[in-house]
Amino acid sequence: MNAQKTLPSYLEQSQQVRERFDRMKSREVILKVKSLGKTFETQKRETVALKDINFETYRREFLCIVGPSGCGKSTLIRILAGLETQTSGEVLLQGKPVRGPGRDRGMVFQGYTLFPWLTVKRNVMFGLEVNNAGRLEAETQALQWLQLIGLEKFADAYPHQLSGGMKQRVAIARALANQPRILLMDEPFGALDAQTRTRMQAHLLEIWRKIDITIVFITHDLDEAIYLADRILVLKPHPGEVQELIEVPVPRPRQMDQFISEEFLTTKARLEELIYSSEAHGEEGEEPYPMMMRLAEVGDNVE
Ligand SMILES: Nc1ncnc2c1ncn2[C@@H]1O[C@H](COP(=O)(O)OP(=O)(O)OP(=O)(O)O)[C@@H](O)[C@H]1O
Repeated sequence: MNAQKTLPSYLEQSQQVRERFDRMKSREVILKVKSLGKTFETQKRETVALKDINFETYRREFLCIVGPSGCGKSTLIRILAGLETQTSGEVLLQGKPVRGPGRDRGMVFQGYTLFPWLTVKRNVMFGLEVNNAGRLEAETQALQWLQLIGLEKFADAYPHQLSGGMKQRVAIARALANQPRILLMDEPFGALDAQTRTRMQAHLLEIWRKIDITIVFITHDLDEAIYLADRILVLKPHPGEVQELIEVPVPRPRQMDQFISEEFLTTKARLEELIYSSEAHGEEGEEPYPMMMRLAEVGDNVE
């Protein structure tokens, strides 16, 4: 007897989930990516990092981007941030073409990007002051953001006195302080230990629920993507193209015990199918893995 139960399709949605998506899609489109392409030319070769990427995100949507190494995730988010220019196509933020960095987009990267010589409060104030807020106003606002992320007690601490998770919370507060329309996050929890990472995911969902922000979040971690996202954009490499835009059928509010729910597992199975089939082709230009010579004695086996 086959004890394995067949999972429902990841395309099946409960009425509650369907209604949430209908509500989400009735909101304004914040970000529109149209026929986006990026080719890197080096002396050695030409790499098509992104080819004909099309998608849009709605106000207050949480969009995750996943895909195997080299599929162009970082290139895409850097173009959205205005840190890189595309070769073709365009990015529209509330209808206006993105031509460079702007305060309408906040960024949080994997590496800790706080200024080590400034206190936590001054780190959050920094962007506000650059954007012409007076010192007193910047301080008041910075303290409010620190309160939102639960670190007001650490306002006068320096980054080296904080744990990795706390540093990323401050980075999030700093990115949000300028009240961007969209928060761009590139593997922000990638350097954290598993337990801190889990707590940060729940914390980010809390923040997202409380404020008017649209989030685009890159991750390698499929559980993280399903737990966080409304929709997941799956890319494939060589060239970087959209494979599928998946509507996550797991209801909100999300909880950790949903990791073993049927909706979660069926979505994960689909993501694995998409990612591992495109990953099987390997990194372009990567050296093949060798057949290894045996150096241990014959019969001295570890398995
Ligand atoms: N500055 C650059 N010059 C030349 N090629 C580049 C440059 N940046 C990225 N690439 C190439 O573009 C492709 C996409 O790279 P990108 O870093 O965006 O992928 P990724 O999906 O973020 O990868 P990972 O998950 O490993 O971080 C890769 O083949 C990479 O080698």
